[in-house]
Amino acid sequence: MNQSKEQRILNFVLQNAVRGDPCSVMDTIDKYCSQKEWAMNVGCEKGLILDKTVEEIKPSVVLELGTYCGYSAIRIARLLKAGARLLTVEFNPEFAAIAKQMIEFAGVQDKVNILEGPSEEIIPQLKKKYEVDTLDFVFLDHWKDRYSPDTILLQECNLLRKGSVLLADNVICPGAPEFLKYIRNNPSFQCTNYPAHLEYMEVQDAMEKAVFLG
Ligand SMILES: Nc1ncnc2c1ncn2CCCCCNC(=O)c1cc(-c2ccc(F)cc2)cc(O)c1O
Ligand SMILES: [Mg+2]
Repeated sequence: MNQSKEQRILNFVLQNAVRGDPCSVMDTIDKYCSQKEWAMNVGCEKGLILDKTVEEIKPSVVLELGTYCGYSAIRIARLLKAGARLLTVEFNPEFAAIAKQMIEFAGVQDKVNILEGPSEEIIPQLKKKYEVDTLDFVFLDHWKDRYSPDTILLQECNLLRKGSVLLADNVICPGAPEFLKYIRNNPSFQCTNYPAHLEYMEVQDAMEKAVFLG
């Protein structure tokens, strides 16, 4: 049976990137997805906004919702200090399997834990099953209509602390209007919008940063 697009992306990385070099893996994915087949990686333009946010926070515990092929997990993990860890949640088992191989090839597997399942099931397990106290940074990149219910769930599960930072991808394209309405009208969050382009396209997108004020 013929390969999936995600398998083709992984094969291109395995054949063209440098094992153990996260930047080489990111660049190779960006090259494939800008020249051969579009895919929903955060990409290099929005990736720089993600990098700057991670470098500013220097987080110890990071949650990513929506792993896909592992591009942003590698992007985040390469910047984490010794002992810091990234928990990344992926709903689709095929994507999770691709991401596992991509993350291992990049050499950041010791910092990353891929949790398979829907975010609404995993989030309530983070404290007891995954020994999380609170989250320093959350990258939202999964179903866009899950952004606001999952932000509420994170608060209900006491996973946010004063200063926890959320960064949401795609608030313009495909769009997360309900999330923007919720977070910008909520006095517990300080929001900043970062206009950018949709990955590999000349289409307007943006990321939204929201700092939890406690
Ligand atoms: N743990 C969990 N819980 C719930 N859902 C979960 C999940 N883990 C995964 N998913 C399931 C979501 C997987 C995909 C999410 N991302 C997207 O849907 C996405 C789409 C575009 C896009 C833009 C323009 C277009 F024309 C077409 C597509 C761009 C992006 O950067 C995107 O991140
Ligand atoms: Mg995205």
